[in-house]
Amino acid sequence: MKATVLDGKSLSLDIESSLKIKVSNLIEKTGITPVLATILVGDDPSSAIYVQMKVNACHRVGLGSRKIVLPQETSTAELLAVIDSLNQDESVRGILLQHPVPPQIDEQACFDRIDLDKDVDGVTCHGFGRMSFGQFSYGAATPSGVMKLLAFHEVNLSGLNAVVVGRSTILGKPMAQMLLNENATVTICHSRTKHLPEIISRADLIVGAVGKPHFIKSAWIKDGAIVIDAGYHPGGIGDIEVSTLPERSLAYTPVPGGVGPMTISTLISQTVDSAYQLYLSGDGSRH
Ligand SMILES: Nc1nc2c(c(=O)[nH]1)N[C@@H](CN(C=O)c1ccc(C(=O)N[C@@H](CCC(=O)O)C(=O)O)cc1)CN2
Repeated sequence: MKATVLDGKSLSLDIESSLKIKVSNLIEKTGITPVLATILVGDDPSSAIYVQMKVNACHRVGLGSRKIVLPQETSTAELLAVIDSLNQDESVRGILLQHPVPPQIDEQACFDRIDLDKDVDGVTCHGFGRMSFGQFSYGAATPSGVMKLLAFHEVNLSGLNAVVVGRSTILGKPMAQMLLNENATVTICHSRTKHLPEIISRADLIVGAVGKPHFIKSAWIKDGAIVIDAGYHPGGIGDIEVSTLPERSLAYTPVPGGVGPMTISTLISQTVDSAYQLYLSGDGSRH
């Protein structure tokens, strides 16, 4: 069996092409360039790269960006004040607070301060709750990107035995909930899970969202499974050992070029949606 490569890079390029047209139409109608505000706290080099990738993507589709960089010793109160001012700024249609923030900051309190209509990265408890209840919200960027990739490849998730390894609030938990919303039978595995290889061996679809390089071994995965690797580590390594998966899985995401680009294009796409929402509500037009 030759697996389908779930190519997030090429799908993202297609998504960006259509976003470019949408953004230019919106700017023509409103005279306003919608802005994604990015907040980077501290000096983590990988985070700085990811934020710059988001800023670059804004520019590729014609969105504005406002890059805010705060020092490592920033307090929760200081960060909350920055978010408050971005919430009040009408030209800002999306707010991205890069994870992780330094340990003295209450990250979830800061995420939750983001107005729901600007939560284009899908990090608020409110947004997560709405998504879980089947109501509209912008989904967490990485799992939403995975869902788009699966939908593009017409993967029917109903009844599939899906195993998500990892339970972070921006990745594992929303991923599991989104799969459940599509009627998959979902198991979440984590650091206390017993018999991990055995659970994974029964998965029709496996998502690596654990944040440890090659933690999930290829030999644990059954032939014909769909394999989604949401990990990204130096040297182009994911959470899942690739080994023979290209020959014996049904489909798999490459690293790089799979889930990562979908994360970025989903964030940008949700920012464009937020800008259109404001325009359609009648508050964002000069006409
Ligand atoms: N607030 C958030 N913080 C973080 C998120 C997030 O979705 N929201 N996700 C990760 C990191 N991340 C985005 O922030 C991210 C990581 C990697 C990639 C990516 O496209 N990687 C490439 C390879 C890298 C390269 O080309 O240099 C790939 O996989 O092809 C995108 C986004 C943590 N924090």
